[in-house]
Amino acid sequence: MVKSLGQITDFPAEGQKGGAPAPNTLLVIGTADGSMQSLLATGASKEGYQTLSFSHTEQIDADALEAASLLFIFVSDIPQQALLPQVAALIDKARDISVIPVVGYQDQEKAASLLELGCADFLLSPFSESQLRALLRRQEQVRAAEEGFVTSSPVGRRLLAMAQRVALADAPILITGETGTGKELMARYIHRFSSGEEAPFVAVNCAAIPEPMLESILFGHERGAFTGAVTAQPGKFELANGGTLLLDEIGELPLDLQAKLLRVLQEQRVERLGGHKEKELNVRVIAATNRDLRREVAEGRFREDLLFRIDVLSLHIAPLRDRREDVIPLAQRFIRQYAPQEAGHELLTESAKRAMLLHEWPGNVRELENAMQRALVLRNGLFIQPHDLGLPNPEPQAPAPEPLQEAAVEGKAALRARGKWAEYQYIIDAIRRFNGHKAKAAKSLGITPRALRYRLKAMREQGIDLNSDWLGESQQ
Ligand SMILES: Nc1ncnc2c1ncn2[C@@H]1O[C@H](COP(=O)(O)OP(=O)(O)OP(=O)(O)O)[C@@H](O)[C@H]1O
Repeated sequence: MVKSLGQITDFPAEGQKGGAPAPNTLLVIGTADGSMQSLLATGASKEGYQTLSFSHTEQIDADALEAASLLFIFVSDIPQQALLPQVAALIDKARDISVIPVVGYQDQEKAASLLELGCADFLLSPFSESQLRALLRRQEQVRAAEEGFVTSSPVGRRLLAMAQRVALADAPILITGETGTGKELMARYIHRFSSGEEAPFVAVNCAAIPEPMLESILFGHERGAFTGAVTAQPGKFELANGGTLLLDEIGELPLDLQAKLLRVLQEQRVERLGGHKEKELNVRVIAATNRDLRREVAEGRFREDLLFRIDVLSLHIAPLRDRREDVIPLAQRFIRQYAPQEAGHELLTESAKRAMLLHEWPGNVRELENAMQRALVLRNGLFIQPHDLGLPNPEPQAPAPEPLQEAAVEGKAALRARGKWAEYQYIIDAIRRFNGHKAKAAKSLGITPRALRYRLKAMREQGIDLNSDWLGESQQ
């Protein structure tokens, strides 16, 4: 609970006085001295924000939460031991809003823990108007770039935070990850974040271009450089000048071109085939691969010096099976994309969600996107059922009931051995087996009823609906 409550104050932005909160609304919670409040309101208004101030969290109404994109909380009012839980609860309440704690110099060491909780950034108090405005602009950029990249898993959030950092550095980036994990999308995200929407983004898939053409496509050619070169053509490097060049599947580049690419990267100049003039380049190069380039080097297929050159900053995108919290948000995003007319309806049935959470997704996000497109076409009626998804084993069957004692021994080992999501399914199966009787289910799983309650809470937080009829969750 925030101490020393102040009055609710309102600082409408210029040109946005009165009425419902405007989209660029900044919520401010907690007390600060008058000069700090007006500095905040003035700085924010110059960046186009309307500021709404509340003395404590409970006063924020749903309309304000709906409209706001940023929330500042002055943490100096919060007792030390309550700080992290209180901010965590706030982040949970303000799900789609970036929460930014305003931290006093004496609390600086708290900043790292606050960021770890999921705060988008922090502001050290006292701050200047230009520091505030720089932070607001940074957040604006983050939001614009994030629009395309859906993630709600901790590993995904960490990846995005890392991507924002590497985007601001001026060095080549290597993105690794299995096929369909979103490497190209991530490259676009970094591009938008570092160079902006206006600058060129050029992607070359090194595996898709026939080898004899690769050199001229990358570096360009002058007229007459080779038979068939009837006109001069700029290469992808030149086309990407001032922006970003994505070299997708860089592991497929032949060795001789790897040498030439290395030279271009080192010298930041390119010369077209058959040309005599070098052109200065200002290109951010992002390389992407689903191969293990270190192994490629060991096996003589990739130049070590080129690997060192491109692997200055690297980002690894985890496979979807290792960030299952992203599955449902991604699915919902594809539904919005492919069936915008039905936005607002929850089309996914609980059993479809379960099937999706249990699937391994070897083709990652691309496979999920295809499954959603297919389901939207094949569904009967409004809702998407497991069999619409075209997954190999859409609705795993619950195992037959087992005697309690044996099940308990096996249950504990099984809980450890299976991954988290398989564990959830195992728990659901157990509760079903005992018709919703949780004490019996816990016993069969070899855990205490309290531990089971704790796990069920975690499952609810992951979006698993445990109250529906299929679970028969009524008795204790
Ligand atoms: N986090 C995400 N949010 C929204 N869409 C995503 C996300 N990740 C991937 N996608 C979508 O999934 C599809 C595959 O992504 P992308 O082409 O970026 O993967 P990739 O890793 O480059 O694949 P490949 O290795 O096969 O080239 C695209 O349609 C992309 O928009």
